[in-house]
Amino acid sequence: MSESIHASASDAFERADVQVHRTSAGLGPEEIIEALNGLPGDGPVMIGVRSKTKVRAPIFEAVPRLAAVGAFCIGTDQIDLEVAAQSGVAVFNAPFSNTRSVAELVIAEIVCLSRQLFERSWAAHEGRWRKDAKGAHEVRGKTLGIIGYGHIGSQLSVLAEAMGLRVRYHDIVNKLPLGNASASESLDALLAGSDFVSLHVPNTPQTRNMFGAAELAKMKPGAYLINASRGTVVDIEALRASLESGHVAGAALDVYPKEPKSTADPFESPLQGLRQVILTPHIGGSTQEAQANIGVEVSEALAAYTRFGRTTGCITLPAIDAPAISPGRSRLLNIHRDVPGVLTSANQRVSDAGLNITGQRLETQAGVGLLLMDVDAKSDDPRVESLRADLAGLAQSLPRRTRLL
Ligand SMILES: NC(=O)C1=CN([C@@H]2O[C@H](COP(=O)(O)OP(=O)(O)OC[C@H]3O[C@@H](n4cnc5c(N)ncnc54)[C@H](O)[C@@H]3O)[C@@H](O)[C@H]2O)C=CC1
Ligand SMILES: O=C(O)C(=O)COP(=O)(O)O
Repeated sequence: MSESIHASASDAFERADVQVHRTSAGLGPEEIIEALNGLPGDGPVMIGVRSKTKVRAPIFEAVPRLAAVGAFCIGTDQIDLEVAAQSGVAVFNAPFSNTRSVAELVIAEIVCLSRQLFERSWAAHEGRWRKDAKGAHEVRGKTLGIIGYGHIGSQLSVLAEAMGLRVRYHDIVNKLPLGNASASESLDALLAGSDFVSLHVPNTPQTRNMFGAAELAKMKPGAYLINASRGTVVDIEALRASLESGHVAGAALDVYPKEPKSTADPFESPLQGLRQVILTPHIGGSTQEAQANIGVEVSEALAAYTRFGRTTGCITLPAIDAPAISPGRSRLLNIHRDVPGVLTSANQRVSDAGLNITGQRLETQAGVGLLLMDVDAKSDDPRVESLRADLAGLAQSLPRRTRLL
């Protein structure tokens, strides 16, 4: 596990008999490959990361033992999900645990920007008494435009309305408006009518640089921009130009196109030095509450996958809500190419082994099948190991993806 994943993650792993090795943050692909391949034994291994560590295709290829990836955060753009799915690697994240923390940070930033809090605090630190109301406003009655009305965007919407803001949102999917919020008729209308624009979209090919000079120009003069989504979404040079021209009055950024790999590395941004800009070091989800909850949520999902083959909430494998294994029985997990005949072949192997199937679940997704099979013998019965080897040897089985749980 890397990137200071919360200690709360350890309990679930302990219960599942998973040994935990912690590494420093900022590992590159070669170091990750070396660390994973250097783990003791030859059984399956997992990797736990947060938003920074890239888990790209070469890692899946170079570490055939890699069975699962835990993203101890919301975003999964740091992981090659398609390669993971096609390699039969389970990827879990924490889709909700830091939602509230991000929404609270954005609320704080809305107030800080509209009261010029950071600028006036800086002035006071420097011995200047900037007591005047110029450019300072209440947020009550102002309009907040939210782009991406998902978990965070909609949570922000509720909190913002409680403070008297009017909320409009834009999403590519039809979303249920919460409270008195309403969908904007278009992105342009949202930009033209909002005093604050807050971005809450994921990093996808469609959102990369989706907020550039044209979008900034369409914002209401004197409005503020907030980005706590991904740094790839905003064209930073265009934002700097707009801030310098005074068209955008201020901004709060938590994420950047290029972020330091670890706390030991320096941070550079073209926005440094602009006092109307709040720069935070990607801390939207960095609260004790969020990190503790994420640690539990993701480690429990990984542990349930390791122990029972449960894939509920898994991003890359078909979902099977597998229960615990009944005493006296054993469960085999097999991931295979989804082609006709796999189940027939697998069942034939069970009867060849002289075993009886006591439970069977098969789900497929995007050309990959997940088969969980319970048989009426304990895991130390030699017939079970022989069945495992037979299933692993099926032509359709993905390499190293047949396990006795
Ligand atoms: N700053 C931080 O520390 C954190 C940042 N994040 C970032 O926030 C993002 C959003 O998180 P959630 O709200 O949980 O995700 P979500 O998946 O619940 O919501 C994202 C919303 O954006 C919409 N969307 C996607 N593409 C769009 C587009 N081109 N235009 C308009 N809407 C679009 C989706 O339909 C969805 O409703 C994450 O993907 C992550 O990158 C998440 C947590 C912490
Ligand atoms: O949850 C996310 O997607 C985040 O951006 C938070 O990332 P972090 O856990 O702080 O690296």
